[in-house]
Amino acid sequence: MILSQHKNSLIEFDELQKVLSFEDVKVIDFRKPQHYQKDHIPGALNVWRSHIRSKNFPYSGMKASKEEVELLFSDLGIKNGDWIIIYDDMGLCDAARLWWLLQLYNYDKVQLLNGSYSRWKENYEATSNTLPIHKTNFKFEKDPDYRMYIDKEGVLNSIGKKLILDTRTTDEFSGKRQKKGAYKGGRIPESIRIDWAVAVNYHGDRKMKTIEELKEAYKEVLKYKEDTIITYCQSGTRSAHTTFVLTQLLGMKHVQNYDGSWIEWSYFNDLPFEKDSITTIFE
Ligand SMILES: O=S(=O)([O-])[S-]
Repeated sequence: MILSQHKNSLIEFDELQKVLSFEDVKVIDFRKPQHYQKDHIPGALNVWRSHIRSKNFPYSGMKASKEEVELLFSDLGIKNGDWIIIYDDMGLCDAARLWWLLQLYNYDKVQLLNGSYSRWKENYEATSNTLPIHKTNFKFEKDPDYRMYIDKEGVLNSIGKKLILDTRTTDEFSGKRQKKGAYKGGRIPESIRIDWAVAVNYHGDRKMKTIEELKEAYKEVLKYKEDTIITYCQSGTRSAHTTFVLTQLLGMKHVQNYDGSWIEWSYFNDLPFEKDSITTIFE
């Protein structure tokens, strides 16, 4: 596999083009099924948020179990040892959630495609055809590695002791905006905020910014480079993106993404929270 300038966690369009037809390369289109059906990168398989969410909680957004992901991959015909390349059209925000999940299940043959699907389509082939799928019996072979994971008890014990990084918008952070799925507006006490999208040329090609730009954007966080820091958002997707950026591109070793994030936190009335805004906008 050819490696990109951003190290091996990202792959560039031209690199993907060269390996697209390789038997052991599985490309995953992480967009809504209706968008995938319209067109996608040739040979790509479709996975969407709902496919990697647990149904065992009264609130939404929790990660799927190892067994659920094994079943999903088996149904998609993915074999253990396949090289997985994930793309989306959201600056890799959605794709990063699957990347993060695969880190927990200790599957390291995974890369994100650097750039948006829209930009791919302008320059490379896209198709609405799908290839026949031959189901497999996919199993993760290594023991799970939960270094990039934290649950609500872990977050509660970390307030005031570790840096907690909220990756949502200003209005979500202040509690003014309550997104669908959350039970109230607000934030985890003593958290700081850096919007996940600062890492991406969001209004351009949606590629990751350069390492120098990333260092500048995350300079407050990089002061804690040797410490464990926690990321969260609404349901652990935008914060999975920030976890990717901090660990894979900026070399931080101890970053934990809060799986349940604000949806789970806001569900429990006994968990502390902060809110600045009196007005609430529901969305
Ligand atoms: O819903 S999200 O904040 O995880 S993108």
